Amino acid sequence: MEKQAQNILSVSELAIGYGTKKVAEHINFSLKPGILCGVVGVNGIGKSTLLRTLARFQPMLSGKIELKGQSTKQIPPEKLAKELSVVLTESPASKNLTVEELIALGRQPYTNWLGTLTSQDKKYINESLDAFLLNDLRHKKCHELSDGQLQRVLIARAMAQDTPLILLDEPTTHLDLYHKVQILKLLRELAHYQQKTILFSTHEIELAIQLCDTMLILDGKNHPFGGPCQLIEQQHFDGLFPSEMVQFDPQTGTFKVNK
Ligand SMILES: Nc1ncnc2c1ncn2[C@@H]1O[C@H](COP(=O)(O)OP(=O)(O)OP(=O)(O)O)[C@@H](O)[C@H]1O
Repeated sequence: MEKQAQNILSVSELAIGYGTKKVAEHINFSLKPGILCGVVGVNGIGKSTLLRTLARFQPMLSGKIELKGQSTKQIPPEKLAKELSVVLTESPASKNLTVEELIALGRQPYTNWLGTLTSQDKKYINESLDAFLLNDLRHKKCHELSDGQLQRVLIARAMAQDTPLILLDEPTTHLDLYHKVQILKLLRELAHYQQKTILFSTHEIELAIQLCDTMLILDGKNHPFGGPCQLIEQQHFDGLFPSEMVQFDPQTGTFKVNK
């Protein structure tokens, strides 16, 4: 019998928010290796708050978050940096670095206090430059890059960090359709070919339906989770937006504007 892969991330009865302000509760899902998962939901529903909570940038209000079966509360920061990498919307303060230098920062959890790169570190950096089509840009300063190029660099840094779990907050914002698809396909390849577990928030619901293995819909109530086809069949996209404005077409997996 085939052995079931261990969950990389398990979230149960999670409540997120700020102090006494609860943003969302009863969030439940789990992710295995090699899975690309999109988190969708309307503006202000709590997508960034969820990612920040999972990354331990802010405390959870209640519930449980486990990485490979261990509560994240118990994982020391230096170990956490080898388990999860994070790409947030803020542009890096380190834009004065070259592409190669920024990606090398991904190796920080593994280097000594002098930051000396071993041949193993250099191998990861070169593989990340290759995978994200950045070889021609490796000596450019990050402030010279377009939004799409910079986004590729930030994801390449996460890849160089070589963690089983990668969290990204809106990795396709400000990109044109071609570059949105490019980024999502690169993430999908990273998940499928390198068995990374990747969780990202997005407003690109239609692209996420086409490219994700699983999706989490933050809807302010039950937060359905599952494969895109399953979520379509269960009509979970239908009530995402007010129906007098837009309607979901389950045949095509797209939203139609009511004129
Ligand atoms: N630092 C903060 N302190 C208090 N409330 C906050 C803070 N940051 C966000 N919020 C509130 O938490 C709620 C969820 O915000 P969040 O940014 O997580 O939503 P989102 O789904 O990522 O939104 P968007 O799609 O617009 O990026 C909102 O009501 C927001 O105003």
